[in-house]
Amino acid sequence: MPHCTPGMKIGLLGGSFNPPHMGHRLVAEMALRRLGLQKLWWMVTPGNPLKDHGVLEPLSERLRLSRDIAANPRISVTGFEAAHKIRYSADTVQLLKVRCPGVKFVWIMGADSLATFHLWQDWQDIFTAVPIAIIDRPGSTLSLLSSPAAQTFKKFRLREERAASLATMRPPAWVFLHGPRSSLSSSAIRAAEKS
Ligand SMILES: Nc1ncnc2c1ncn2[C@@H]1O[C@H](COP(=O)(O)OP(=O)(O)OP(=O)(O)O)[C@@H](O)[C@H]1O
Ligand SMILES: O=C(O)c1ccc[n+]([C@@H]2O[C@H](COP(=O)([O-])O)[C@@H](O)[C@H]2O)c1
Repeated sequence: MPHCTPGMKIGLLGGSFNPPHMGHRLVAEMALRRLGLQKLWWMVTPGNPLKDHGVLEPLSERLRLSRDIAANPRISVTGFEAAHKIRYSADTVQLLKVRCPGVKFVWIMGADSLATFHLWQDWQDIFTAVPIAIIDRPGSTLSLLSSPAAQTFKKFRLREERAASLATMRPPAWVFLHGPRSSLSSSAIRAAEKS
């Protein structure tokens, strides 16, 4: 697990990164800047519980490629979930709250993840454990209005211009960030490599 000290504001960007791409870096850098974070942990998962693992490259390879793409001293690429045998993000968040007391974590994800967030294990516990920032993504902007998770926690949404205060807010609190968007996706890259 990367280093942390009480009071730090740290973003958590979990993903399969199969493979990582510049869209991930755009998301990471936008989160660092707009949320006023000191660090962002790029957490390469041993395997998304909702995805087919048949096409998943080994963790070591996804970590190596992620370090090449992230290329930013404020971004720490880590595979600690595998070392702790964690499958679910709710467990990641709980572990971090115990291991890193006083750290202000923010969960970061793309708008496509918001659309299916209500299918994640103990998803409401994630909302009540840490503030959440959602980054707009082509094709998924409407998840802001339509997703069951956004609907359930509607009254806890922060106005975008207040994003810099999200990390210090008591959860539930979430923000949807618009800005420069990337239409890159790992699945499109995999499909292009196959053809
Ligand atoms: N272009 C993008 N714009 C915004 N968010 C993105 C983008 N690409 C990935 N993300 C977000 O980054 C996180 C990790 O994404 P992931 O590793 O699954 O990549 P992906 O491109 O979505 O992969 P796939 O196409 O296989 O589903 C998720 O929260 C996802 O929503
Ligand atoms: O905890 C869950 O139930 C859960 C369900 C789907 C995805 N996740 C996590 O969400 C992050 C993004 O996954 P992915 O495959 O869309 O990049 C990654 O950290 C996954 O472990 C977690």
